[in-house]
Amino acid sequence: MEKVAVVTGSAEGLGKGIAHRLCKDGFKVVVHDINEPMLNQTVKEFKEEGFDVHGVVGNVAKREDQFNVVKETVAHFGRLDVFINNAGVDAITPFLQVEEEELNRSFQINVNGTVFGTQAAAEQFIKQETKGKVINACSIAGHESYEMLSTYSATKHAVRSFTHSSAKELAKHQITVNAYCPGIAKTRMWDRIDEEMVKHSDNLKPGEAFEQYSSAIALQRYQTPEDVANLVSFLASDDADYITGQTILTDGGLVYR
Ligand SMILES: NC(=O)c1ccc[n+]([C@@H]2O[C@H](COP(=O)([O-])OP(=O)(O)OC[C@H]3O[C@@H](n4cnc5c(N)ncnc54)[C@H](O)[C@@H]3O)[C@@H](O)[C@H]2O)c1
Repeated sequence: MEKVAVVTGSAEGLGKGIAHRLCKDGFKVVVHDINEPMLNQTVKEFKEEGFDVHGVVGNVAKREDQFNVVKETVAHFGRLDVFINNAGVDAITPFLQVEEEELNRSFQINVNGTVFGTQAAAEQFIKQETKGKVINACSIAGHESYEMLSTYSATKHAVRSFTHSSAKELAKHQITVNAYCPGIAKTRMWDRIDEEMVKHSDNLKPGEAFEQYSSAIALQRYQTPEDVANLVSFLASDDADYITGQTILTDGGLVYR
């Protein structure tokens, strides 16, 4: 039987890479995003490659949208096996200038979204009476706290904590919860981080913040969506059945835990 996965925020970036890899692994995949035109484009591309995918628009910050993506997945593919809480947003601001709006938006998407997604997926796994896997997007910023990224780092620390506690509570249902913690991947998220860091710096030129961060990577290259997808593919597979509550770094040698 083919397994079914949902990847939130998968119209582009790391989520798209993860969704593509899971399709290649033989999953039926629900591609999900808040950006409808980009979502439609990605679904079209994947279908042209012959993959069995279905697009669902949604905002992870809304609890009803997260339950809806699970409902639509089951209506379309008949079941759910893996739910990937990938969607997330960055925030780059000097600490003294962090405002309520940034805190609320970042926590609503990165943290509340992960909680609601996990609840919706777990409810379905329990109803199905099957094992299930929840896989969260954490970050090196869930292990270290970075300058200019205080809000973002706080949200990813919260994701790490929810990964631990939900894993403990859901284990009795044979539901595992793990997280992938990427380092410096060249997606549109890092384009924005670089732009904002340069804006707030006296001596950085465009591209230099990204270069500075990347130059610390032991393996001497920045990360690709494929690097991240390699780990997620494993975490989504039966080979990871005995792993739960882990937040695994995939960063080329940057943060050591
Ligand atoms: N790029 C990196 O270096 C890096 C490093 C560590 C962790 N991460 C994490 O990986 C995940 C993916 O990052 P990325 O670099 O691909 O980001 P990205 O900005 O390139 O892509 C994010 C995708 O999520 C979608 N999205 C945003 N808000 C949403 C919402 N409220 N509901 C549904 N979809 C939404 C966007 O439309 C976009 O398609 C994020 O959780 C991010 O924090 C990224």
